[in-house]
Amino acid sequence: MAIEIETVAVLGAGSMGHGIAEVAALAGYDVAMRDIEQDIVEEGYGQIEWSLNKLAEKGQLDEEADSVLARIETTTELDAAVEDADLVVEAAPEDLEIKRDVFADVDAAAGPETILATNTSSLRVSDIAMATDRPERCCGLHFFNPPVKMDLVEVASGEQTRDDVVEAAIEFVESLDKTPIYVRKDVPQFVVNNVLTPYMGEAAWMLDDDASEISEIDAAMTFKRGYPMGPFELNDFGGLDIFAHTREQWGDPVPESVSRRIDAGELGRKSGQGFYDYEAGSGADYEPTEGDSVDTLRIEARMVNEAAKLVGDDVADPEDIDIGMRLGGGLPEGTCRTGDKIGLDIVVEKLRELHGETGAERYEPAEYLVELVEAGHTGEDAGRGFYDYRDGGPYHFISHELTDDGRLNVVFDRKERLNAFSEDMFAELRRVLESVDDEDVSVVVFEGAGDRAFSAGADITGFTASEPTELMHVDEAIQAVYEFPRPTIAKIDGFCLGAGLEITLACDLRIASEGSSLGSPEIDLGLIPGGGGTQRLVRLIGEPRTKELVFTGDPISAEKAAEWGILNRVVPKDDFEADVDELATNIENGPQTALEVAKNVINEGQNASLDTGLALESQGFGLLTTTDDMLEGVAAFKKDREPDFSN
Ligand SMILES: C/C=C/C(=O)SCCNC(=O)CCNC(=O)[C@H](O)C(C)(C)COP(=O)(O)OP(=O)(O)OC[C@H]1O[C@@H](n2cnc3c(N)ncnc32)[C@H](O)[C@@H]1OP(=O)(O)O
Repeated sequence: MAIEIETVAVLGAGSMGHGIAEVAALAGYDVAMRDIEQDIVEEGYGQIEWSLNKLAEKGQLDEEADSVLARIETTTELDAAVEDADLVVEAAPEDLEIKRDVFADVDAAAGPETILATNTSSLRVSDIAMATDRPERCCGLHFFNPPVKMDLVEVASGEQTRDDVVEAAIEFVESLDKTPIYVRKDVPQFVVNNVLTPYMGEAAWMLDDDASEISEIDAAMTFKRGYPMGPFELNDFGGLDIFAHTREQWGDPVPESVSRRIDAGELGRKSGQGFYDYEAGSGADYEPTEGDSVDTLRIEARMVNEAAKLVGDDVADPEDIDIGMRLGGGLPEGTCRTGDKIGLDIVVEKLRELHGETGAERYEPAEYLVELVEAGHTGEDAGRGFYDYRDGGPYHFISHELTDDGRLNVVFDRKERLNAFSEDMFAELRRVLESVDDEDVSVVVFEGAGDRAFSAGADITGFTASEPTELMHVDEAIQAVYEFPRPTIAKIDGFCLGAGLEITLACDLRIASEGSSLGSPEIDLGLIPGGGGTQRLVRLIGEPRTKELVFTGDPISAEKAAEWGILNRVVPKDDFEADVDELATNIENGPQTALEVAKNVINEGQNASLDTGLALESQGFGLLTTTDDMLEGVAAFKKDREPDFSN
């Protein structure tokens, strides 16, 4: 029988502990939050209250903040916290002895069925679980900071963790509306931190070697390679002492550029000085052009190597690693995918070159990486790498499903960036539309994952890293939407901006939920719409309104967009799903040939003179009078029944 989790205890009311308690209470669990001192507990509870009020202000709470708070009980008594808990999540300080003590105490106080999870980010689950008599009921549940905002949780098995415990932990994470990735084997630092450590580490080794300057490396990694923060900026953010402590704990050398700063008390942001000066100086400050001469491959080769070790050692799948790096590390794409794009042969060559020069263990290519290269699986260009591209490759950012009724549901799923479109995502959109047999499709519904955005546009962080010609491909994907022969519906819930708006303009019908906003903010980036926005808007709503939207970049409410004629209608949130479903069902049940001809004649006619448009229409009309659908429509009319166009 599956393990049921209904009550949760969180041990620790610090930033991770109170955050985990908050997300569990938000998901409806009764939560006991415990810390050793009353004032720490109160401070944590106050933080939860503050955070819930913020969520309420932004309209992101489905209930009153007070009802969520009412599900959280606070205590300093361990026994009281855990005695009725189905799951205990330990969020004590990152110290093996402390965590082992906590686990031993919980083991004695909790019921025999209770699952014990550790929120460690750098220790082995088994080393903590061994302090209990129930290592098979212990696992890792690694939330990211802050839990209320970060979507990822790493679910990690210890050496003895039972499968049903892992399943229950994964289900629990999903019930929090978070994304779990499964770390099958008990490795310190799990997936994300393992792959992210060389990002900061290798940058520091480069500094030690005088290969490049701090700001040059940070500029290259952010502006050329699209990472959200430069490696030194990130190290300053997390704390140099934390970075060094984790490395020393596992016997890994610490770059001199890091240890020297720690010795001088320069620990990063928290001490006011790290790689950058946050007190007298302006903090992490670098310009796009600074990074032109940096060897970014050196850093990425090491990250890809770490990812390959995890895959080769069967710790995690490339898919899970890539989801982890996106959601937990904030990377624009997963590291396995990056490796496949760079070319794994190039990665191995780089690692061998560095290993030859330094003899350092960290550059030894992972066995799995060498095996892939020797098998000729060198990445996307070769058709296989971490992923198999022979049938087009996996979808990372777009999911799609074709129902038996012929409804193609296409979901833009990059919630961590409000479904903003990267180059890969545009390519996936095109691939979905080109790969389905349009004969099997009656209607397409496009929507964004989550309830915050249809799409916030093209991924701005990719702009400085892309060639102008690559950015021009945006239009090809949007044109594929426009040219898809079957009726298309844009289901807009939340932000619909830039390329997001342009995709909807390429659709036939647009329905938005109340509270959604639409706009073309490109002008604020020194750009203009590049996916048909100016041209489709001007044809749809005329010159003055188009110019207002494009010149100001200011978004407009869904209500105003409907009034201006951009939307078919705006629907209250509660009726939104049903309304779109009704429209899609109506089209699904319609005469497919007539719908196709209607779409074609309307679209083509708009770009032609009235005479040509009328000719197109009359040709279409004539053609349709020969179809079975017309016979069925007329027969149904005569018999006063609903037509059935399903044959
Ligand atoms: C040819 C086509 C060209 C284009 O489409 S150009 C792009 C046009 N679009 C825009 O300019 C919109 C940019 N986004 C925004 O202005 C804001 O977002 C919003 C007003 C939509 C929402 O603001 P808030 O509610 O405060 O959310 P948040 O923290 O800004 O966004 C959540 C995460 O999503 C990332 N993100 C949002 N839009 C984009 C984007 N277009 N490109 C890349 N990332 C984006 C953010 O950075 C952040 O990420 P983190 O949590 O890591 O800080």
